[in-house]
Amino acid sequence: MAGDKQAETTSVPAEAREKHVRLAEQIEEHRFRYYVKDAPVISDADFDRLLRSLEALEEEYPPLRTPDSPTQKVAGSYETEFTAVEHRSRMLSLDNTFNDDELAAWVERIHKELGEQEFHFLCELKVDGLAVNLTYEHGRLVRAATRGDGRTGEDITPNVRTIAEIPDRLTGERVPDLVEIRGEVYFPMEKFDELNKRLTEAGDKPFANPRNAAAGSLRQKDPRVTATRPLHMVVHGIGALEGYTGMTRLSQAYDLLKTWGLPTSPHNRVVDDLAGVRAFIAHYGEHRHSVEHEIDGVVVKLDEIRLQGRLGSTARAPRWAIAYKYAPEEVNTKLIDIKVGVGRTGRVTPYAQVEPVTVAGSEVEFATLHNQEVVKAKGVLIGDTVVLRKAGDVIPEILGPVADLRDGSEREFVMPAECPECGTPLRPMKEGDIDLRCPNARRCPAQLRGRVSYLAGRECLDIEHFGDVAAAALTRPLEPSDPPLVDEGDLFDLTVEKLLPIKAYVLDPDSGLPKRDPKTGEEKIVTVFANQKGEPKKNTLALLRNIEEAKSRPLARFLNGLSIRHVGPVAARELARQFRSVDRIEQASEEELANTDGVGPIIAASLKEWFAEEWHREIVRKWKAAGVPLEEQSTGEDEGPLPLEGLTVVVTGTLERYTRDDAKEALQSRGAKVTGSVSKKTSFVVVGDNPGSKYDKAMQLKVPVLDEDGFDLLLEQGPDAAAGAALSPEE
Ligand SMILES: NC(=O)c1ccc[n+]([C@@H]2O[C@H](COP(=O)([O-])OP(=O)(O)OC[C@H]3O[C@@H](n4cnc5c(N)ncnc54)[C@H](O)[C@@H]3O)[C@@H](O)[C@H]2O)c1
Ligand SMILES: [Zn+2]
Repeated sequence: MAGDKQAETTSVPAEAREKHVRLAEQIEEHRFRYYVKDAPVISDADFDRLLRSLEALEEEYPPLRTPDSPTQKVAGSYETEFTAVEHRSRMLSLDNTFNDDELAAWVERIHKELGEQEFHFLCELKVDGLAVNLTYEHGRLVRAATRGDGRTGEDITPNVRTIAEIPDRLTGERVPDLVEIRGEVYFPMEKFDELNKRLTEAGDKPFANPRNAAAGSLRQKDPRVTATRPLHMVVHGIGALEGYTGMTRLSQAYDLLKTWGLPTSPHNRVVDDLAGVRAFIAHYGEHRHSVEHEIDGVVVKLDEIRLQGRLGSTARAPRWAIAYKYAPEEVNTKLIDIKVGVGRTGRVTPYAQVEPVTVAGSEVEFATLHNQEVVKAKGVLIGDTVVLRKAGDVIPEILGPVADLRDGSEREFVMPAECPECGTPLRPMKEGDIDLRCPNARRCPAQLRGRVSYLAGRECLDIEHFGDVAAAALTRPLEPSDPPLVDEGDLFDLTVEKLLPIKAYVLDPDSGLPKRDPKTGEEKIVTVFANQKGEPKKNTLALLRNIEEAKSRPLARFLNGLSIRHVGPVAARELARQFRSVDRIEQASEEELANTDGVGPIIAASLKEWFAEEWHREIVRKWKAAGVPLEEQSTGEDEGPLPLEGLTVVVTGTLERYTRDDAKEALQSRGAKVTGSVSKKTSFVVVGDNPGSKYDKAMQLKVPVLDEDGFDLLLEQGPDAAAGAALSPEE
């Protein structure tokens, strides 16, 4: 045998052979860290790249593709801490595709193999967790095991019994004599920080990401530890089956498993063709984060079980299924430093500066860390290699450290005692607050800069050509020494004469520090508003015109732009609608404010505090003197009540045409109240895909349920029309 192999591989250049050995060793090493230690040191994307280069090498030199190559095996091993158990039928891995062409090629192959046969695709989500095999004999859970190398796994029965979702006994009818249920155990993202916090506090190593947390939690020697971890499971396959005949479609088998009490996925969908598969992939590519677990792709399977058998499997993966992987959202990078930034409300937030990496299509250099408690909870040290996550449009965050790569040079972050921009000692606003604040609200350059850019920004006065650079230059120029904006009160008194002499550093929006010329290392300084001849730039004149024009923006936008704590766009709109002028808001009693719809006691107190400050009232005076009405402009006479006033609406599930915020906004702007839980008082429940328990509750309480079309009707024609379109509970 060994001789044969040698004879074959001698046709391969030594260089390629060595490369193969090197890559294979690296891959085995990473698999060991990933599957056995639950502590990988590289990202999945980097791992996949390694595996792909090995595959490419074997493509070029087929003799290298021996049965013991990492490309040919189901990866994973088992540790002696657990008893080894044989699976009755093998647990396979999946072949991966990373783009549409590869997917289409797979579909093409299936068509070729199956000829004229009719078939369907079952689309599932690829749950990011670890695979387990549950063996039920006569309906009783007798064993649970990890995948291991696909033939032999680790016995983790006592640990799995702690997972509430996994039934000890199957219920329902026609329970088979024996069945192996395959599924994925996962750890919910939203509980992840909490776990790392606990581990760090106990002096234990934090996990790098939720997948590792799931694997590590399940593979505990002491099942009592597993019991403290919020693990969940989703079923995604069937292994050995005895004493049951008549399963023809996998999708139907899942329906059956559900009746037996097993946690099947609500997201599965059967489609006819490649177009259907593409639509499923596109849909979840967009709604990746409205699913209850992390996903790293989609799994497409042949739904007809008989045809699955016809296509068969390789040693590593079935031919009747394929994984389509989404772009990775996690990368590993170095945490260079933790700095603090000061926001427009004075809140001081630590943020991470990392070695720049590309993730989800953009280069990331900074990640938020929220507050000093979060830094501690995540268990990250400055100098760590960390897992950085960028989920869709959400700002990047750090998940956890790769603790195995520490060399002792890492250091803990210490929250500064003073504001990095104005030197004022930091303190919590109120006793018990976690957040520290810079109390120098009026003059702290960071706060002023933040407030001014927010005020000029899209959500408030929407002044074009007034971005961060202008805000920084106007509030803290290098020259002249008196800034044109001492605070936002001066906004409408800006003139071309005041703008022309301004010179400023170009500031980094994240750190607030001056950017440096990469060549000279000098801080970059610009004349912001004048050209080389000392005349106003074109944008400067446009800016002044835009500021003038902004005076007539609706009152709500001004209220939002004042950066009053807790007064965001929604509260601002309510205040504008019900009080109609800044003066009336100032004059209202705290009680009156607190009793206003959409306002409440916290906002009321915050408003009172704000108006108590002399320089705040001065802002209002100055704006009025400059000709800003600060009153609702429309007469309000023939407005009447809003069309949805008095209604309480709950929105649940994923809508196609509205984000959650859009739906909320559309309802609130028409006067409806939007709440989070369904009760008898709820007027309507709007449901999208995967509505979950709120839908059941609505049905139970016989609250009218609207689908997306019904929702459109509600917005366009009002509650009576919508009631006619409601889905009735009997359906
Ligand atoms: N970072 C590292 O060092 C490292 C090392 C080894 C492996 N990995 C990662 O582990 C993964 C490779 O693991 P793999 O070989 O198990 O392959 P895989 O994860 O790509 O696919 C197979 C597995 O997908 C799971 N799965 C999830 N949802 C499923 C569904 N609906 N239907 C069927 N199966 C479903 C099953 O557990 C199955 O075993 C890759 O993502 C790889 O990057 C990372
Ligand atoms: Zn400050």
